[in-house]
Amino acid sequence: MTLPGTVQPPTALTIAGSDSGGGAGAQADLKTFLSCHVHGMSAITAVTVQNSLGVTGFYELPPQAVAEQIESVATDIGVGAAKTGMLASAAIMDAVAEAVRRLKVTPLVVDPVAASQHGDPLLRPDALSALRKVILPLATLVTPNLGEVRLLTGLEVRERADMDEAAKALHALGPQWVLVKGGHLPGGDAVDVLYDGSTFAEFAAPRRTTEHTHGSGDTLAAAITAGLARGLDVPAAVELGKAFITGAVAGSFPLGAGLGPVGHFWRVKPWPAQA
Ligand SMILES: Nc1ncnc2c1ncn2[C@@H]1O[C@H](COP(=O)(O)OP(=O)(O)OP(=O)(O)O)[C@@H](O)[C@H]1O
Ligand SMILES: Cc1ncc(COP(=O)(O)O)c(N)n1
Repeated sequence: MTLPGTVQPPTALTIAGSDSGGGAGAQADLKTFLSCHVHGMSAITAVTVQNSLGVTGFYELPPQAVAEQIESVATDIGVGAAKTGMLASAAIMDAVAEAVRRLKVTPLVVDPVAASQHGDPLLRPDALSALRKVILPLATLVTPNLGEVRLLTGLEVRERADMDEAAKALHALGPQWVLVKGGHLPGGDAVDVLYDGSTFAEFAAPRRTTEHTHGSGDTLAAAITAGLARGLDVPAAVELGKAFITGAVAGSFPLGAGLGPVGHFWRVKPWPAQA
C-alpha cells in the first residue's frame, strides 16, 4: 500500500553472499542501493565468515532457499532490476537460473564472483562451467575483473589493448553486454571497457593510490543495477556506476588490520556535529 504523499522508490534485488565485515557482498549492494535511492532487497546464497584480513569460511544456503527468497520478493514487491554476486555452487546457480527465467527477473547484472580480493575462493571449482553455461546467457550485463576474465575465457589481459579481445570472448558466452573492469591494470586511469557485440565504449577515471578497495566490484555492479532499476539504459547505467565507484574509492577508508572497504556513503550528508 502506498501512503498518501509518499512516492514508491525503484526496487532492486541482490542475489549474493553475506560479508560479515560489511564491505562487499550483499551488504555492499544494499548500501549502494540505498545511496542511489533505490529500495534494496536480498536473496542470500551463502554466509561468509570474513573480515579485513580475508575469508576463513562460508556456509551455503540450500538452493531451494535461494530460489524461494527470489520468488517471495518477485511475486509480491516486484524487482526493477537484479544483480548476482557470489553464487558459490552449481546447484545454487541452477536454482537461481530457473527462478530468474520463470519469474522473468530482468534486467540482470552478473558479477561473476570467483574469489575475494585476498584470493580466498568464493566459488566451488566445479561451478565454473555452470557459471559459463547457465548464468552468463541470462545476463543483461556481465562485469568480470581480470582474474574472472582469465577463469571464464582463458585469456590473459596484460594491457588496455587486450581488454577488447577479452570482451569479445565473453560476449560469445551469451550475455547481452560485457563490462571488462581494468581496476587491476597498471596506469594512471582505472579504465573499464563496455561491449555490446558491435561497439566498444571506454569508461575511465583517475586511479587513486589506495589498497582499501574491498567491495569495489560489487559496488560498481550494484550502482549499475540501481541505474537500470531507475530506467536507465545500459551505457547510462554504467556511466552512473562508474561515477559512483569513483566517489566510493575516493571515500574508502582503513578498517581492521587488513584491507578496508570503499566508502558506500560518500554521497550521504555528513553526520551533524554535536552541539
Ligand atoms: N585504485 C582505483 N582508483 C579508481 N578506481 C578504481 C581503483 N581500483 C578499482 N577501480 C574501479 O573500481 C571498479 C572495480 O574494478 P576492479 O577491477 O577492482 O574489480 P574487482 O576486482 O571485481 O573489485 P574487488 O575485487 O575489489 O571487489 C572499476 O570501475 C575499476 O576501474
Ligand atoms: C560475500 C562476498 N561477495 C563478494 C566478495 C568479493 O569482494 P572483494 O573482491 O572486494 O573481496 C566478497 N569478498 N564477499
